[in-house]
Amino acid sequence: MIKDTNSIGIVLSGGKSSRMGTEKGLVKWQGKTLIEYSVNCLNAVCDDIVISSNNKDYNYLNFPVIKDEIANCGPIGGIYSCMKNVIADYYLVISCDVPNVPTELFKDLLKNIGDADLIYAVDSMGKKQPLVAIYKRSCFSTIETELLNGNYKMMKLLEKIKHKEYLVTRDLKYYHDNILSNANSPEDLGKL
Ligand SMILES: Nc1nc2c(ncn2[C@@H]2O[C@H](COP(=O)(O)OP(=O)(O)OP(=O)(O)O)[C@@H](O)[C@H]2O)c(=O)[nH]1
Repeated sequence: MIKDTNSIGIVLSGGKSSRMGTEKGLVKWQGKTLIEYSVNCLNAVCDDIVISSNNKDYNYLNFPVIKDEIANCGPIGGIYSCMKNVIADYYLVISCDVPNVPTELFKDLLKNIGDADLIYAVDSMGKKQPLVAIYKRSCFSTIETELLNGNYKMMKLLEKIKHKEYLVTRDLKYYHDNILSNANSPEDLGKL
């Protein structure tokens, strides 16, 4: 168990990177590894950061690397394992492949979460982005129950949590066409 904090950043990097063909978070883009953009995005808005991964190569970042406690259940398994190992009120979650997400977006998520247990970004096409999101401690037991029952589908799980959506529109002063775009493959990197 890591020390108690009010807010913890979870940088998800425990996927298979099959489309990228090499460990996605460690791919260089514009001078930095992809995961460094995600770490930098959260660093200014949370008390501490953990990396959710089974890969020791992330130790170079000097943040705790937390392994998945239940294998093969996707990003929600990573979120669960970090919530289990670190007690905090707020968990700011970002995947390792969205280098254009600005810190301001997380500030807005924090401002808008209110009495919901979860707030996540929704892109201008209406696509839900539960990996650019804030989860409160209060949804841990729901996540745990669902995972222990073998329900790993992120979108289904969202329905069970009292949530809010935050629409990322052109009106936001920090808007960028690729603000929420993720890089799954080498081709995607060229489009960011
Ligand atoms: N901790 C953890 N993170 C995961 C897991 N699966 C995916 N992620 C992370 O969740 C985010 C979105 O996942 P995907 O885009 O599907 O990444 P991926 O599984 O590595 O990629 P593909 O193998 O190409 O599907 C990325 O930051 C992944 O590293 C998992 O099982 N555990």
